[in-house]
Amino acid sequence: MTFHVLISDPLSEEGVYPLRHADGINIVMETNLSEAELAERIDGFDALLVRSQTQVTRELIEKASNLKIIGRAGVGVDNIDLEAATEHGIIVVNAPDGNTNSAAEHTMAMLMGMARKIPQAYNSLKQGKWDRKAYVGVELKNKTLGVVGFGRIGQEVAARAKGQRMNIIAYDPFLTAEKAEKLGVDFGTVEDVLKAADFVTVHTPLLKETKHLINAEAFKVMKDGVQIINCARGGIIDESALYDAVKSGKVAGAALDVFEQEPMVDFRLLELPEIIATPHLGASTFEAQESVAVDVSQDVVSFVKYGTVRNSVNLPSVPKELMKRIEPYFDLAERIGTFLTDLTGETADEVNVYYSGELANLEVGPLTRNMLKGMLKRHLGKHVNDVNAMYIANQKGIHVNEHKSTESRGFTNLITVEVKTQSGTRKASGTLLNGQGARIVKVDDYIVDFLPNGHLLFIRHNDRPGVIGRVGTLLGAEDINIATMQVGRSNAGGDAIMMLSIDKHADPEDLEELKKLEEIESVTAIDL
Ligand SMILES: NC(=O)C1=CN([C@@H]2O[C@H](COP(=O)(O)OP(=O)(O)OC[C@H]3O[C@@H](n4cnc5c(N)ncnc54)[C@H](O)[C@@H]3O)[C@@H](O)[C@H]2O)C=CC1
Ligand SMILES: O=C(O)C(=O)COP(=O)(O)O
Repeated sequence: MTFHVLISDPLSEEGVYPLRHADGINIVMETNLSEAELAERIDGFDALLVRSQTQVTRELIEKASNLKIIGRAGVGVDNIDLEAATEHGIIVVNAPDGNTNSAAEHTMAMLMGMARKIPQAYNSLKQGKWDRKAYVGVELKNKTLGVVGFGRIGQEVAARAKGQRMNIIAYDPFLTAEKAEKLGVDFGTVEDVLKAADFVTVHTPLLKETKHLINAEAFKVMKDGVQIINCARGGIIDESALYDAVKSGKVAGAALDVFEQEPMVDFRLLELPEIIATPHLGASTFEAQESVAVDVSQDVVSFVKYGTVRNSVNLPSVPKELMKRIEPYFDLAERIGTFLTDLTGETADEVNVYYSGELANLEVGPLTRNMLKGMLKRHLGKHVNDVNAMYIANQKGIHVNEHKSTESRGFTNLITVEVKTQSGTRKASGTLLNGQGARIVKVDDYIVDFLPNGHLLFIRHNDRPGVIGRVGTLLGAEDINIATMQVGRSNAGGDAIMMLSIDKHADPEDLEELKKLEEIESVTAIDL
């Protein structure tokens, strides 16, 4: 089957080489579509590759019934509705470090251009004026650069600014005293940074928390004559507060690569001679563009071939080594989930997943997601996958807890899932038997041993002589052949279970007579 990829923003041709050369992938590059045209086009595509321009909205995602993966050839994913993508089981990948260097270099270019008024001087010169007095700048040496957001780009900028003999003070929620010391920077709160800085540069993503992080209040805290740079995202700086702060003389200069609205429609900021700007060029180098396009292309190819990706934004990436160890359990976990859903016939309020043995030493989140996928797909169909299983469970108010114990309980590895529903608690345990594949080895408190696949019947009954024969006869009368049968009981003559694997699906009417037997308490058909 062909996997259809739509590229809706300009991507480096060299960068999409891995996609062009993969089997079974069809690429359509249409980079001039309006929002409405893209919404018309999107259905039928399996993947969408974008940069910052395409707005991947909830409305678009809802129209994309085949979409499985969105690739962002760059870092910021604020143009993608991540919640909608996750809800629809669409994996979102980005290229987290392919443009770090270019963005950092662009920030330095803006810092130096601003400090020495290079764009303004060039403009004046172009107009035939030789004006040396109007363009006196300031040195960077011994000045303090305040870096808000000390991730990949913020740190690269700091390293370069140190080369200019600047002092650095940074703020990032993940920056510790130890790390700051190692990197040779001071650190403090946002306020400390804003107070101390002669130049402020922001390098956070655009999030609810960072929207208008630099606002009128923040400008008040800054030194008079401060200069400010935004090569991260439009909206981190409140543009209207910036306009006022420049107008009032509080801010002596600003260098902007990104804007609240892109492409820019309101050019008011650029009427102020203190402000220099570029049209979102931070990542626009040949090197960065090739690198980010290669990264997302490789992830799409890997997704098509192996169902795994490296740089997911909405699904925790699983390291290769870990994947090798837990992947054999994916199917078992999913089957236990489906088994329990059929067995209870109800939605769970709470799910407890117990990992024991060797699994207890590993990151088991991917297994829990597969188990939930199995559990939820009965009612929600195939749109439940690893990406959205946990999200959907949370949305439905199902509390999911993981527990680990290295105690092996007689098995090298054991996954026990316990579901709490309105009518009680049920559980099932499964393992992988060396060389023999998956087995369910316990249902509720009964020891069993059956393959979790095909058509099964789970019967609760009272342990009486002849009941097994009567069950066999009644199923035979419905032309249902029993392939295997397991019986378990609490004590002689007490509660008991039968676990049957049968050769075909049993319809409810096939089981009516069986349910009427005096010894039978319940019969549940399960299809795995
Ligand atoms: N102009 C351009 O063309 C480019 C712009 N960017 C922008 O730069 C941003 C940063 O990129 P990277 O450094 O690669 O990302 P990163 O994820 O490595 O760093 C972002 C840092 O911001 C910090 N942060 C989050 N909330 C914060 C807050 N409230 N206050 C202070 N720090 C906070 C995070 O802890 C993280 O360390 C991207 O999200 C993107 O929007 C990235 C590449 C090119
Ligand atoms: O990577 C990022 O976050 C960027 O802002 C780069 O944007 P672009 O791909 O050049 O539209």
